Amino acid sequence: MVYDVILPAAGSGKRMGAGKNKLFLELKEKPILIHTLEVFEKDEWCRGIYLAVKDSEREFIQNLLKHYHITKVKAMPTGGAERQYSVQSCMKAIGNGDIVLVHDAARPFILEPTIHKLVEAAQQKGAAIAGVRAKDTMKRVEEGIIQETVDRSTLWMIQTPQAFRFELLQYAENHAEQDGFLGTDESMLVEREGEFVYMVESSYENVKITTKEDLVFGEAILNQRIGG
Ligand SMILES: Nc1ccn([C@@H]2O[C@H](COP(=O)(O)OP(=O)(O)OP(=O)(O)O)[C@@H](O)[C@H]2O)c(=O)n1
Ligand SMILES: C[C@](O)(CO)[C@H](O)COP(=O)(O)O
Repeated sequence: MVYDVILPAAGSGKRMGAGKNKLFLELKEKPILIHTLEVFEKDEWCRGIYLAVKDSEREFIQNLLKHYHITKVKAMPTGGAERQYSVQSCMKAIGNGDIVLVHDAARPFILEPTIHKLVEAAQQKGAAIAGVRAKDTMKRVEEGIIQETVDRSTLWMIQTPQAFRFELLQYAENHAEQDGFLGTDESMLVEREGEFVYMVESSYENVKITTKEDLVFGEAILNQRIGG
């Protein structure tokens, strides 16, 4: 099996509040971005990596790639003001293909078996995304007041990777662009076309490094995986 992966890396890291792109922060003395890239560099199914970057960070990232011997990056298009636009600029850079994965550069702990399950599911069914079952009691709240307790048994917390047949995602993105529709993930764009998107159960370790607490969690995951 073969796939191309899009890694949106052009965010600002506002919620991290580090004063720079959070992907350059280090876990175990290695930038978060490199931890993520290494997963795909090592995966034999991965043909090419497409990294959406800010123009002002391109040179710095190029130097990181050289330093850490990352060889599979095929293009680094300029990201957009929203994550969805960053992904779109990578789709344009790929042009055409079979299976494409979208994965937040800020999720460095994704495991290869999950990636492979997603690729196989997308190949067979068109679209598949990673997620985990909701663990807490879930309530819908408006203006600080509980409206209802939602049945947790059908709720999943959605992550990336999200895997698609290339043409399906391309069509859904173009249509969303025409309609001015902005989603928080790619699945939303495909869902609104009436297509089935399948769930692949992932791991609670596949966190998106978003706030300072996630760095502590991230170090703990790495300590457990590689010792330290
Ligand atoms: N315009 C954007 C926004 C986000 N991203 C990327 O999308 C992923 C998930 O986004 P998020 O965690 O929200 O990252 P930031 O936008 O950096 O964080 P914040 O929302 O706190 O500013 C990250 O790898 C981020 O770099 C991107 O490529 N382009
Ligand atoms: C795509 C995503 O990682 C799924 O959880 C998430 O939606 C990214 O969203 P954010 O709003 O940028 O944190």
